[in-house]
Amino acid sequence: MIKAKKKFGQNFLKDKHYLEKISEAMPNTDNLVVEIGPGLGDLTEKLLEKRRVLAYEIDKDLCEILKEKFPNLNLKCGDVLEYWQKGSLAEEDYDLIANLPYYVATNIILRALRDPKCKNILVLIQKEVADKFSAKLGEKNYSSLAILASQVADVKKLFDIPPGAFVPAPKVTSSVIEFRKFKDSYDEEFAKFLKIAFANPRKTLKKNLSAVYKNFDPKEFGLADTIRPHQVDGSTFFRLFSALKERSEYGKRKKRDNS
Ligand SMILES: C[S@@+](CC[C@H](N)C(=O)[O-])C[C@H]1O[C@@H](n2cnc3c(N)ncnc32)[C@H](O)[C@@H]1O
Repeated sequence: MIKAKKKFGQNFLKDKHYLEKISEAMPNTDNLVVEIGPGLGDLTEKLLEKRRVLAYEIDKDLCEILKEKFPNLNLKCGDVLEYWQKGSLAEEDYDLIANLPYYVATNIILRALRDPKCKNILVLIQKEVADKFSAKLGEKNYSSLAILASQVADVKKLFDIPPGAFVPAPKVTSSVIEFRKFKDSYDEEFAKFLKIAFANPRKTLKKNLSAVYKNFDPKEFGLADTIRPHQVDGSTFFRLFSALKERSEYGKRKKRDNS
């Protein structure tokens, strides 16, 4: 048995019951499946029963095992984030289905949410991160991640998976979460704006946004001075973003015209 490499976030899902549950939860499309991190290929085998698969694996030792196990698998050996720098992960529409390495899971999901070729995402991630992505307005986990995801997808946490289902067992519980995209991509400037708004979630929205937008006054937008970022819904955030962006562009134009 190959030794799992911690640096690549390797926790192999071996429990047949959960592998079957993930297979049953696959989106009902004919799209190509992109799997990130096929590992030893247990999930890959289930995916290949139903769909065409394109897989990305960073670990060269695992790539050799996978080539032998699935001679016809379309496998790219390397860091998926480097492939993404060159463009979309596939030339056609695809659904991303994977047991993601935890150290880079959030990054991968955000990347997939803004990849126009990616149509649906079904992934196994750390429960704590799944809770952040699927949180609703007012909940304590409600975060910039939940707002950003809800701009482009219907997000639903499906079920939890206990540590004992993996080899080696991770320290934390995992969850399967799905994102059904209704929009191709999100605005990266809006993502940056949300980061500023949630920079310190315990502080007020006014305090956070004033760090960048000097004269920001929540009352101008019908919001109380004391409101905190997790109490503001996605469409209000988008309204704030558009207005403050317009204002700062107007300011820049005026400065240019006067110089
Ligand atoms: C949590 S394991 C999942 C393995 C397998 N799919 C399973 O369910 O048992 C994560 C996999 O992602 C691979 N991986 C980690 N970082 C990666 C990256 N940046 N690009 C591609 N694959 C990566 C690891 O080598 C590992 O095979």
